[in-house]
Amino acid sequence: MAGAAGRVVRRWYPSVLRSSLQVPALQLHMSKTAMRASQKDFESALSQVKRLKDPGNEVKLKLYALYKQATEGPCNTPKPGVFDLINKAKWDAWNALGSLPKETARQNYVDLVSGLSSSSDSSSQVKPEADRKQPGYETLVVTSEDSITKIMMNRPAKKNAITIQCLRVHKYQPSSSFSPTHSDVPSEMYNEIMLALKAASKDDSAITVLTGNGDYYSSGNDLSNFTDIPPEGIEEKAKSSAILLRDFVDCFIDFPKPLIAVVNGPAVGISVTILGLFDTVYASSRATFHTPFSHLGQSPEGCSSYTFPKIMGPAKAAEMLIFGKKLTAAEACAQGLVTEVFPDSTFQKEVWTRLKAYSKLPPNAMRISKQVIRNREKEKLRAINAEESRALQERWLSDECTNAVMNFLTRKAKL
Ligand SMILES: CCCCCC/C=C/C(=O)SCCNC(=O)CCNC(=O)[C@H](O)C(C)(C)COP(=O)(O)OP(=O)(O)OC[C@H]1O[C@@H](n2cnc3c(N)ncnc32)[C@H](O)[C@@H]1OP(=O)(O)O
Repeated sequence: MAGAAGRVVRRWYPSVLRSSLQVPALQLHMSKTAMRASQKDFESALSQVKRLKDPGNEVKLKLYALYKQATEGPCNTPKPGVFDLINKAKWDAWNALGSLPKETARQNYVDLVSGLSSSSDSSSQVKPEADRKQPGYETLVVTSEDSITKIMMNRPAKKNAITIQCLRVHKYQPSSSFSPTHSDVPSEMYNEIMLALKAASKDDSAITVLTGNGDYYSSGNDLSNFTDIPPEGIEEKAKSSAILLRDFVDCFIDFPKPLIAVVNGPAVGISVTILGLFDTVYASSRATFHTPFSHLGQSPEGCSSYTFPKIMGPAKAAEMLIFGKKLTAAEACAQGLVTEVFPDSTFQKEVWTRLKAYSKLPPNAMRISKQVIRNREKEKLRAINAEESRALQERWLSDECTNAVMNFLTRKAKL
């Protein structure tokens, strides 16, 4: 360990600094499991740091201070004299960490190195997406890397509109152990998202992300879903769509790991309403949030009739859900629907740096925290989901809805 730290410093610091960085092996005071995980991350950060470009003196001092705090605890050496400038700067940085616990310092060190790695030359180490892509999905690109499973809606030419499974044989069964393979997966997006969530809930990733490919996050329900009427008639179509909708939203209610929406562009309809079931929502400054249900002769879904008033208050929720007011990313953030907005030019870089750091947190602790936050609402959310789905089943049979959809499909109307 001391050698690793020494090598880091040799690249950056003049010889006068080296001696003070030859530190003893880690002394950790945590449970065995946590200790193993954390020490491994820390050791990998120590070797990663050697490959970094010079990050500048300020960052080097931060790394030094966190390293000392993580390995020795609070600053315990006499303050260097005023003319010993370098050692005084180092002492000041370490001393400024006060009584920060060793394990927090270790985690901060790992986070800092992770942020530096991805913002320096990490692009050369990233495998092309095609190599990491999980097979079996036609409307999604699903990848797993860095303990993050990313589910990307992939119909950019159709603004990632979400299609229904209609003619295929296989259908998602909430209680089945069905998992996707190349040959038997249905191609439509509602089902594929459910399958991808189900697989992500069981894989070894720590967090799961939903995002969109192209300029849109998603334009919501694909309105051509309404044109595929089975021989049994339109009532049967409305009924099976309501069941599909309820199953789809239940998957989000029940998802056991931290679920993050990376909203890369405008979001419409159901892609907005389910955001209330996510744990974190990051938005590009270009994103907008639009729920034009009345315009479409429809009513809210995705548990938004409950989550939106809770998140933003009934008055703001009514403006969105009844009157279809479109929010900018900044407005959605101010109203609590969005966690944080990033400038579009740096959106991907900033968000993924943040998520990579979060994905290194202990996964079981994150799961339990989510359970504690969400579990007591689950039954209520399921009941609300069922009620919203029933209301929509009727709406889909109304003239108001039929006319609105026909107007879009015959190019007479657009949002
Ligand atoms: C199991 C069923 C559950 C249902 C749950 C209930 C869900 C409700 C909702 O989600 S309501 C929201 C429905 N969405 C919309 O009403 C959006 C409709 N689309 C638009 O108004 C516009 O396309 C736009 C504003 C999103 C983008 O406009 P623009 O930038 O001018 O692009 P284009 O219109 O040219 O779009 C390109 C291409 O994509 C097709 N497309 C876009 N969105 C949808 C959609 N939601 N459904 C079907 N197709 C869509 C559009 O037709 C164009 O296709 P083309 O190139 O002409 O083939």
